[in-house]
Amino acid sequence: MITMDRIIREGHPTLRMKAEEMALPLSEEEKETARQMLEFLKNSQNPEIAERYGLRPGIGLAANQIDVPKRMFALHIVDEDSEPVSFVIVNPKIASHSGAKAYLPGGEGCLSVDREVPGFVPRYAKVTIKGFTPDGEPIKRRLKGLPAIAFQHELDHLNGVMFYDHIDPDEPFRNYPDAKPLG
Ligand SMILES: O=CN(O)CCNC(=O)c1cccc(Cl)c1Cl
Ligand code: NI
Repeated sequence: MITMDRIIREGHPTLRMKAEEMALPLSEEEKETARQMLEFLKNSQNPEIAERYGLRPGIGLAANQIDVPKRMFALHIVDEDSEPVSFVIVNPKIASHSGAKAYLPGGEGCLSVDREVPGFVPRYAKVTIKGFTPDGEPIKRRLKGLPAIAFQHELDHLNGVMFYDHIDPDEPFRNYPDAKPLG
C-alpha cells in the first residue's frame, strides 16, 4: 500500500516535470500502481486507516506525486454535495470548459506541500474531460463543483504545475469578478 513516505515533497524535481503519455492498455505493473493510487485516497479518507498509517487525507493523487512521471491520476470524492467521482484516468485532457471560473473559498492544499499556502486558486467552474481507464476504455465526463476543481489540480501535477502557481502573490484573496466561490 502507498503511505506518506512514497509521496515526494516540494523541491523534488519530478513535481516540476511534464509527465509522459502512457501506452494503453497499461502494463500489469502500471495497473497495480493505478489501483494503489485509488486505494491510497480511500484509505486516506478512512479515519481508522488514516490514523493507523499516518495518512494525510486527499481527494486526488497524481502519479508525479509518487515519483512516477506518467500521465495518470486518481480522484476519489464521494461527499454528498457533488456527484460521486472515483476513478483513475490515463492521458487525461480537458476537452472543453466553461467560461465561468470557480474557486474554493478555503483555498487548496497538496500532499506534496508541507505548509499552508493561503489564497484563492481560480479554476474553470465546469469541464468536459476525456481520457482512458487503465484497461484502455475511453472516458468522457462532464464535471462541476469540487470534482471539476480537483481534476484541474491533478492535471496541473501532470504538467509540473502546483496549485500556488495560480495564487496572486500580491493579492492572494483578490476578488475574481468572473469566478465564484464554491459552496
Ligand atoms: O494532488 C493531490 N493532492 O495533493 C492531495 C491533497 N490535496 C487535496 O486533496 C485537495 C485539497 C483541496 C483542494 C483540492 Cl483541489 C485538492 Cl486536490
Ligand atoms: Ni496536489
